[in-house]
Amino acid sequence: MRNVVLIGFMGTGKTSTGKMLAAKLGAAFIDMDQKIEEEAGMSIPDMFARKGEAYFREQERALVKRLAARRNAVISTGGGTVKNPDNVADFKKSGVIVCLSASVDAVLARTNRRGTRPVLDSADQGDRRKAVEQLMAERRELYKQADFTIDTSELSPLQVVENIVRFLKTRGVLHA
Ligand SMILES: Nc1ncnc2c1ncn2[C@@H]1O[C@H](COP(=O)(O)OP(=O)(O)O)[C@@H](O)[C@H]1O
Ligand SMILES: O=C(O)C1=C[C@@H](OP(=O)(O)O)[C@@H](O)[C@H](O)C1
Ligand SMILES: [Mg+2]
Repeated sequence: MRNVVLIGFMGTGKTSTGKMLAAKLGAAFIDMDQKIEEEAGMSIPDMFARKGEAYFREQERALVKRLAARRNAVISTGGGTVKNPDNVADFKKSGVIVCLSASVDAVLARTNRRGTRPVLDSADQGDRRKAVEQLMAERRELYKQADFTIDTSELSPLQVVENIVRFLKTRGVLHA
């Protein structure tokens, strides 16, 4: 199987849905943030605080290169992985890209725990909704590079997985 790469804004469900999808497909599951944390022995918020965002983006880039060389994996990216066009190009070559989207309200509800998403925390100058709206607008075009997009706002993670499986079958990534 070609890789199935989940992209999308923070809180759209890439990590949780990716894990369920991999289990359903019997494929390997890789969450890029978890992998970077494991390899660095440091959480993502700590990495941002101690080494800076540029350092994190370098780790992300290096990991994409390694992941694009393999197959049979469901890969959950971080919300900003698509900011580097080389990452998108590498993932396009190695698999199919599925974007998870969600409304601002859904993202706010799902990312209300401070201290876990440094990009959102630093954009948030007291108005978290505005921070989400602005970041989403900045990234909208990047997420459009996906082969398929699912609005997850009103769907359960299981329904999202079912939608992805249906799409993979129509594309011949999975046999019906
Ligand atoms: N479809 C969904 N409906 C409701 N809650 C969801 C859905 N998908 C994910 N969540 C919840 O939203 C939060 C963020 O999900 P996560 O998988 O970490 O998103 P991401 O990796 O895209 O940032 C988690 O608490 C998760 O349980
Ligand atoms: O959008 C971003 O720039 C980021 C999203 C995070 O992943 P999730 O989208 O899984 O929260 C994580 O990679 C890091 O905090 C940066
Ligand atoms: Mg995640």
